[in-house]
Amino acid sequence: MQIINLGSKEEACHYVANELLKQIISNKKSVLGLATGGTMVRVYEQLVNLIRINELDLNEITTFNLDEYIGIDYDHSESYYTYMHDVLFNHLSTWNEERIHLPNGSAEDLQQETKHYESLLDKEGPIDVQILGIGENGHIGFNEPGTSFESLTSIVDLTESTIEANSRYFEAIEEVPKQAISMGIQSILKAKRIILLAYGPKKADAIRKLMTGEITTDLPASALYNHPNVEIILDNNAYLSEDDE
Ligand SMILES: O=P(O)(O)OC[C@H]1O[C@](O)(CO)[C@@H](O)[C@@H]1O
Repeated sequence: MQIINLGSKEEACHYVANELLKQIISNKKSVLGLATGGTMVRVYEQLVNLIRINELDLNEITTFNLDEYIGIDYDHSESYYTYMHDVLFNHLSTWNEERIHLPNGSAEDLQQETKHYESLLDKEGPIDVQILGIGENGHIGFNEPGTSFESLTSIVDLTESTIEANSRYFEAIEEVPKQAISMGIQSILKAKRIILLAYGPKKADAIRKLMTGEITTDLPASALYNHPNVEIILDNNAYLSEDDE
């Protein structure tokens, strides 16, 4: 695992956007693993600009998103389907909607949907580059502390801390969904390359725990130590050196 502090949020986001760009340029049939959350908004803004400047055709690119809420419709303003279309897909005309995949949190048979999503990942994958944010409690995707490192795509219960963190996007905390479908930790680790991005002081605690090197299900992101090709991209606020404490 490489831990890289790029100083500022802008530089850190640019690094991630540029690595996605390089992947797309190197293989026009790339499979990208995408994430949502506040962290990724600036990455996608930069990626849209880079793709426009390079006039890239995305028609053969496949994408898989990590997760989707259960309990709100796919076109709800705060669904991850809406997020991805608002911040990335709707800004570029050449995406092939058939190659864009998010779990369907409104499926009638949610168990079946988890199996379907995992089998699609196996069929279309492996993911070339998977980008990840990190929850304040160390979650990756919506795999909360305690999740088995063997987990595949499944229905997950969100913790109080995640519901609280995500309530900033909803009118009231009661409206925040309490469950989601998430790619599992094992599903994430199937990717060829993983880039985790964290910036801002709220992520410093999770990053500090990650940097101890202890591999524990209490910190889902520590499962990344079991993968051979992981970069952790940080800004100064998320990377607190011992002198700062
Ligand atoms: O970027 P945020 O909003 O802090 O969220 C952290 C992570 O938690 C999630 O919301 C759950 O998957 C991710 O989308 C995100 O990477």
